[in-house]
Amino acid sequence: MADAEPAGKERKVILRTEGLTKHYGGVHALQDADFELLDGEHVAIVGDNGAGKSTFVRQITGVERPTAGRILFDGREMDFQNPVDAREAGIEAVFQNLALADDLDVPSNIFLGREETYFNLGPFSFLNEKKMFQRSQEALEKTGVKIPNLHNSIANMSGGQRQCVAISRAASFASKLILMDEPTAALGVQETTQVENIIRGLKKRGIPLILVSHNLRQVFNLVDKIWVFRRGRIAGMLEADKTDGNEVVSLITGVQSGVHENASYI
Ligand SMILES: Nc1ncnc2c1ncn2[C@@H]1O[C@H](COP(=O)(O)OP(=O)(O)OP(=O)(O)O)[C@@H](O)[C@H]1O
Repeated sequence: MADAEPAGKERKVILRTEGLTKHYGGVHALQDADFELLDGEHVAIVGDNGAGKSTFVRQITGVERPTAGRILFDGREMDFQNPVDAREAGIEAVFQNLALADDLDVPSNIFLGREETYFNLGPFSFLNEKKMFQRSQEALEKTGVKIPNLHNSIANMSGGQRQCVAISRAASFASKLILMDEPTAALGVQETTQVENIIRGLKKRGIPLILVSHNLRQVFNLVDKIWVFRRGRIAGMLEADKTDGNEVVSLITGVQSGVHENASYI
């Protein structure tokens, strides 16, 4: 389970969705999702293939626009037109298919789309490469990531290193929320551990996280709450320290293997 919160600290709701719905033609990928995340909280979203987990993440991060429902973030209703809008609100995302530019080095990838410039002159802008290099080093240090040569192009890095760069980028810009959709699915054991350590660091820094994962061991190790999606709907929410794998699997499959006192069925 995630580290305990400081006692007596009242936490606000940072993200709430009400009736969030996404249809692709006749496919009801997400239906009436009422979800809530407290500030500083780390939660997982689990569910079978096609349960609607990634669809949910895409609506929150502005990759797509919902068919219906409301997204309330940091006290305001949001209508993200694209991921840039979500980023500007302080929301960053890490996906399994990384949006990294293979032919660029680490600083260029970390600052992709948000390059630091000395000054702009008409159509010309002058990049402040020294500042970008320094800030990239700081971002990687903050997440405990060691990349031997930041000037190497991303194409020459391992899957784990690439994922760490993507997470460092998200962690250094996310002021209010990070979403990660299967961040370790393609990684080996050591690389997975590194990513999990970065997630623990985010918890210590108080940055809330929504983690989509099929790996229940990882989920139980990292998060406070587990939200279960089933066939496009939220099937329930369980507190990680008051439940077990059997209960979670029952909710995922919809097959009740007993009475579960700890689940809040929705
Ligand atoms: N762009 C799309 N067009 C049509 N249908 C889609 C689209 N994206 C997702 N779907 C459908 O919506 C449903 C939910 O998909 P989603 O990818 O959100 O599930 P998931 O829980 O993330 O699954 P997985 O664990 O396999 O990634 C599935 O039936 C999927 O086929």
